[in-house]
Amino acid sequence: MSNKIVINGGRKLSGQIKASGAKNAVLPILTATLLAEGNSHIQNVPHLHDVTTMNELLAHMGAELTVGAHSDIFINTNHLHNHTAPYDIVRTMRASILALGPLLARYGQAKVSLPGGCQIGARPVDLHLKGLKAMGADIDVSDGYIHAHCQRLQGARIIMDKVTVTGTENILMAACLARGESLIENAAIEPEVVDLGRYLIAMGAHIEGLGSSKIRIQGVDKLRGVAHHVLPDRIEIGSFLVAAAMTGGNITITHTQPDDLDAVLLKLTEAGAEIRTTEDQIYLDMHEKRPQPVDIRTAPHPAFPTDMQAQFCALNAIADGTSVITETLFENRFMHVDELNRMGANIAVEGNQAIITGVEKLSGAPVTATDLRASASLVIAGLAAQGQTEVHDIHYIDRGYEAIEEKLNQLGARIIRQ
Ligand SMILES: CC(=O)N[C@H]1[C@@H](OP(=O)(O)OP(=O)(O)OC[C@H]2O[C@@H](n3ccc(=O)[nH]c3=O)[C@H](O)[C@@H]2O)O[C@H](CO)[C@@H](O)[C@@H]1O
Ligand SMILES: C=C(OP(=O)(O)O)C(=O)O
Repeated sequence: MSNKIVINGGRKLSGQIKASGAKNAVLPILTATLLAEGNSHIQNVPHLHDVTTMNELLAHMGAELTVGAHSDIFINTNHLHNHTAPYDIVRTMRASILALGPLLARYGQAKVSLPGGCQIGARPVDLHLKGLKAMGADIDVSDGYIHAHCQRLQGARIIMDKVTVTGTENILMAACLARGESLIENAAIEPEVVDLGRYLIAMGAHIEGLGSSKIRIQGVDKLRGVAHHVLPDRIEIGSFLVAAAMTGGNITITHTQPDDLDAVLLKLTEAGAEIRTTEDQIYLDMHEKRPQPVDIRTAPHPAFPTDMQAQFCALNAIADGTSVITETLFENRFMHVDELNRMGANIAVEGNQAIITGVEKLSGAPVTATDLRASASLVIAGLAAQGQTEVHDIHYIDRGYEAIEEKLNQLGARIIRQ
């Protein structure tokens, strides 16, 4: 498979594209189908490598999947023959840990490989396990696997030590089929958690407080398969907006939920972009200006998302002045910096901060992607750079961006995969 993207940069992006469904919503929603009796129909499913991996994981357990013709999947999990998420699948996609809560809640047993560390940081799952133990699960970690058993889970009050997105999702899914009431405090309020919660409610779950840090769940005996339309991908949308801003361009993105991007849109405005929104569209015009530098501190929603940090490093790299980006969630999420510097950027990393002195222009260069958002930042930098950029190990980008070359070419970019 081709593993390199070649970009001829320096062209202003302009035009209209449609946002895809969100990776970080569709993955938990696919695991939530493990809770459902009958057929589930998931719509607005993006064509992503992670979705294929999740489908493989569900099929490995015995789920019956039919991929529809309109970005949709029909799933029936009534006849699982095993409850294992093997290492080979989990190591390529951490979201596989989301199978744990649903398997325990519906089948009383799960064997899920420990996700382990990945490039952006250690990413432990201790809080997932602590929450499930509080609900009565018997959990043993050995041979690299989480072995979990329970009779029926019991509702519990769980105060999360840290705000964790997939931790909240795992416990939320488990609590839906537990006996009695659960309360998750210091819960994550990311839009993707809310989308999962809405799906669970449609399935028959009793949940209050979605989108707040206190989620109350009354367990029910059964959940049924239903249809659900996955929410738009705010990180994909944000990435395209940054690309347009860096090239001085103007674009419209349709099928969005603009409110989910408040922190990102504010930073783009601070960088000098004109932003207009309607109920479901976002319009950005940079009026061919060079970006102003913007300081950023990543934090849980509604603050600035860590998944947009690398893209704003690229934007600040060509800004008219100096900026500081502080990464508070993941300890090793500046791997794009060395590669951006190969393109002429002037970025120094000190601890969890990147100090960025804007340069007038980046120049095309061969660079290597190290993770999903690092690869997005390099592609975006390549679009704004003078000359040709080759981004190697580009396969990471397919984890989270549907048809990225097609969408960028539609906006006037010159980008091909080789
Ligand atoms: C599939 C998915 O939705 N991935 C997103 C999810 O990842 P993910 O859910 O893995 O990230 P978390 O929200 O759990 O991580 C937040 C912080 O909590 C720590 N932590 C987390 C769990 C735990 O048991 N113990 C612990 O210490 C993590 O190391 C990190 O420092 O949220 C991240 C933060 O918005 C995003 O970057 C990822 O794109
Ligand atoms: C870190 C990310 O994803 P994951 O949690 O799936 O690795 C991301 O989407 O930027």
